[in-house]
Parts: sequence; C-alpha cells; structure tokens
Amino acid sequence: MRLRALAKINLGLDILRKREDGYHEVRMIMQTIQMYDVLEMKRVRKPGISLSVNYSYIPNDERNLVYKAAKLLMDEFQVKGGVDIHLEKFIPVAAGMAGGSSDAAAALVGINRIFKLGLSQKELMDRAVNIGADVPYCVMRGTALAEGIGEKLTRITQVPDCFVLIGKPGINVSTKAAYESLQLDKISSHPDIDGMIGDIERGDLLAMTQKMGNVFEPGIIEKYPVIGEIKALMESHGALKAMMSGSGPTVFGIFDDREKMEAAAEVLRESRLAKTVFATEVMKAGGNTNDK
Ligand SMILES: C[C@](O)(CO)[C@H](O)COP(=O)(O)OP(=O)(O)OC[C@H]1O[C@@H](n2ccc(N)nc2=O)[C@H](O)[C@@H]1O
Ligand SMILES: Nc1ncnc2c1ncn2[C@@H]1O[C@H](COP(=O)(O)OP(=O)(O)OP(=O)(O)O)[C@@H](O)[C@H]1O
Repeated sequence: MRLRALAKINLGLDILRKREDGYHEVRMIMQTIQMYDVLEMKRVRKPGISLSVNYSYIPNDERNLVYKAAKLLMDEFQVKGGVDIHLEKFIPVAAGMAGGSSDAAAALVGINRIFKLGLSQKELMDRAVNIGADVPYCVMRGTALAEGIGEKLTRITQVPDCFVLIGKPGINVSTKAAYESLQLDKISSHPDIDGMIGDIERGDLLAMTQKMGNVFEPGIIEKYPVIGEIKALMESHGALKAMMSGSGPTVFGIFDDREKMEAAAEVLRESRLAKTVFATEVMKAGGNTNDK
C-alpha cells in the first residue's frame, strides 16, 4: 500500500493563551498543499514494526512519529503480525509544515486499512492527538479552522484555488522552543481569523491574503532575518502575500497565477536565500485522498 502524506501551511495563526499543562490555545486556518512524503506499507507475518527512511538523520525507531502512530493502533487492537514501512521524505524537516505529523496521520490511515480495524475518520482523529497537536488535522486535511491546541477542527469552505511557492532557508526551528520563547503579552497584532473565514466563504482570495498573519513571525524573523528577506523577495515578485508557516522557518507565498509563481521561484533559487524551493498549489476539493 502506497500512501501520500501531504504538508500543510497555516494561512492564519493566532495564539490566545497558555494552558495549565504548558500547551497553548490557538486559532488557526489550516490548508493542505500538494507537497508530500510517501509511505510504503506492507503487512508481514513477523510481529512488530520495521521502519526505514530515505534520510539517515531521521530516526527509524520509537522516536519517529510514523512508528508511534503505528504502535498506538497496533497495541490498542492487539494486532497479530507486523508491518514493514518505508518512508520517503520530500517535505522539509522541522520546517513548520507538519511533515512528521502528516506522516503519522498517513500511518494511522494505513494501519487501519491493512489490519481492517474499521475505525472511522473521526475515531482516527480522536487517537491522533496523542501523537501531536497537528496530527488530527493531518488526518482530516483540506481547509479547516483549528482551535483548542489544534485538535478542535471545523471544516470551512475550500480556499479559492491558488498557487503556493515554498521557500525554506537552511535553518531549523524547534516548535517547542518557538512556543516557549513567545511572549503572549507582547503580541502587537492578532490576525483577523473570523474575517479570513468570511473572505474564504466569499471566494475573495485577495481580501483573505490581506488579512493573513502569524503571531510567531516577528519573534522568529528577529532571530533569523533571512525569513524576512525571503518574504520580501516573494512579495516583490508577484506574491499576493508571503508569510511564515507554523513556527517556521518555511515561508510560503500565495500567487493567483502559475507563471508569476514560476518566475518568482527562479529568482528565489538564484538568490540562494532558501535551501528548498518548491512551486506547488493548494490541495483541490476532491483531492483529499491518501492513495498514491
Ligand atoms: C506550530 C504548529 O505547527 C501550527 O500548526 C502547531 O501548533 C505545532 O503542532 P505539533 O508540532 O503537532 O505540536 P506537538 O508535537 O503536539 O508539540 C510540540 C511542542 O509544542 C508546544 N505546543 C504545541 C501545540 C500547542 N497548541 N501549544 C504548544 O505549546 C508544546 O510545548 C509541545 O511540547
Ligand atoms: N516522520 C518524521 N519525519 C520527520 N521528522 C520526524 C519524523 N518523526 C520524528 N521526527 C523528528 O521530529 C522533528 C521535527 O520534525 P517535523 O518535520 O515533523 O517538524 P515540523 O515541520 O516542525 O512539524 P510541525 O509543523 O508539526 O511543527 C525532526 O527533528 C525529527 O527528528
């Protein structure tokens, strides 16, 4: 079985408060994009989970979210037999694009199918939060409002079709460190998440992009100015808006025209500001399948 694990971007990211357990309450607009890892999963007689990954610096044991996800379901349902999984990574790592979370979501879907566990999407999402805050969304995919710690999900109208240019500089940002260094009382401007939802419902891409915001961005850019430089380059080459995704450092630019995006991608590659440059688009309505 071959499954695709798609990356996400945060079109809007607001943080409301810190909870007693250290996690933060968020309000985010999530969007799946056409950039993905591939999981090859095979049922085998030998009990246990055997995982291989195309990069040696990514763990292939309990530390990998794919392993955790497979183990969670296989333990709960006392699955006899085992599974061989090969993970082929294309989504940049520690990038704010939910790469590991999406791999975990695909593993949940795969184990559910391979061992015929009969769990619904909702039942998979309920379990997914035990792996990470972004994992339930990665099971659901599409355009959604995420609240709580990211696990309270409301489907919203599909975002208008648009093109997405990804630029990831050669630095890694830890999500945990980003949340820890956030000073909630110093957030100077909160994105208008409800206004964005209204714009999406009206199909008004331009208005939506004008309201986009991510409260992590100022602090992370202060530390890594290259993120601001990539944003500025995209916006001066036709992006309606460019913003950091999640806790960074990936920047995405929203374009209403493929040629404009391709031209900006070329300039970005030549600038050498980004280590990874990838030109893609949002996941279209009806494209929501894991099958590869
Ligand atoms: C930044 C985002 O990517 C935006 O979509 C997510 O909020 C991060 O989600 P994630 O990577 O799935 O997060 P987890 O793996 O559950 O948590 C990593 C660390 O981030 C912090 N964390 C995460 C989510 C959240 N709502 N509040 C937090 O404070 C916690 O310190 C946690 O130890
Ligand atoms: N399947 C996986 N793919 C990539 N990294 C993984 C995976 N499982 C565990 N990890 C570890 O998790 C760390 C962060 O990886 P990941 O790419 O998921 O972060 P991220 O892009 O910041 O995700 P998010 O947007 O959810 O915060 C890596 O340093 C890696 O060692």
